[in-house]
Amino acid sequence: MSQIRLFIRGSESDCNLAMDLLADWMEEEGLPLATMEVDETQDLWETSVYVNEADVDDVRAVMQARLESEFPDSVVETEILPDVDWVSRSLEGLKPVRAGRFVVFGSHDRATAQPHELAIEIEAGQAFGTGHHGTTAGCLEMIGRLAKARHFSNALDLGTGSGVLAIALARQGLCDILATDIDPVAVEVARRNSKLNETASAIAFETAAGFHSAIFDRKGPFELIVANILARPLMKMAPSIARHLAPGGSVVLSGILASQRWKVLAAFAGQGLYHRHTLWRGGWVTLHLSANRS
Ligand SMILES: C[S@@+](CC[C@H](N)C(=O)[O-])C[C@H]1O[C@@H](n2cnc3c(N)ncnc32)[C@H](O)[C@@H]1O
Repeated sequence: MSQIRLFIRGSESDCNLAMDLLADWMEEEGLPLATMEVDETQDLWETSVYVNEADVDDVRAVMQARLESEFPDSVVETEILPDVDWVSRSLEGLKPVRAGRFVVFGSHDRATAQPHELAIEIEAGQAFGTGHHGTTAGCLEMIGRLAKARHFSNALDLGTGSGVLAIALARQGLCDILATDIDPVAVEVARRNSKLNETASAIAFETAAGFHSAIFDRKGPFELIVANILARPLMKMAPSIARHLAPGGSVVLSGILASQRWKVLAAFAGQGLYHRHTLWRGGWVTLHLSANRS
């Protein structure tokens, strides 16, 4: 069956707003959603949803309805994608990514890391997190900055995907890390990547939706919590994140569009967690929060 790309075109801010309007529904349906720049000189961007042929009409109708209030004249366009093995193809095409001291690469680029860099090899397979997305790169950079400033004795990577952030924490010397994901396939991929990077002894893995597992109380409270999920679920989980944070601990959040930054900061300020620093990458923000104001 062919894969279809449904997309709308607009400026960067239009496309970020479209992502915001579509994100929660697409996440519930498990449909990949992406925004990308088409022409820098004209500020032309596209927000795309990838869908199977059989679901095109239903998904197009939902997209149109969700976008109508802000973009009454927008047309959802269609592209039929050629039948290729997208996982292998996308991994082949990926270049190593550098974020702070980290370099993330696939097996075809093993020789790429410089002696001063912290190397992470990722075979993403079906899980999110090759380092190429602005949210992952933002988290990697923020982890590097925080680890330089203080020692963390334990950490939680909530929504671990490929395991890239948990492995980065282990590369920074942490040896008591809990990595969880709602998706059991992601947990399996993350576990494999952790073995590949020889960090398995430092990371415990668990399949869990949010904080619904006894393991969080057993392993916590955490001096550092990293969560690269979307803005809406993060805001819902703000009380649980605050409850599982050790006194004086730090929280790194991403998966947040620049336009959602204030809403997320407000939700976490309500739990006594304050903004310390923001990194901006490709329309996304990565936030560092802590219970200390300075
Ligand atoms: C954007 S990916 C981030 C992956 C990786 N941490 C990174 O930074 O590249 C978000 C991950 O969070 C997981 N996720 C989404 N909602 C979750 C929830 N409520 N509890 C735990 N994991 C969740 C998804 O399955 C996905 O693997």
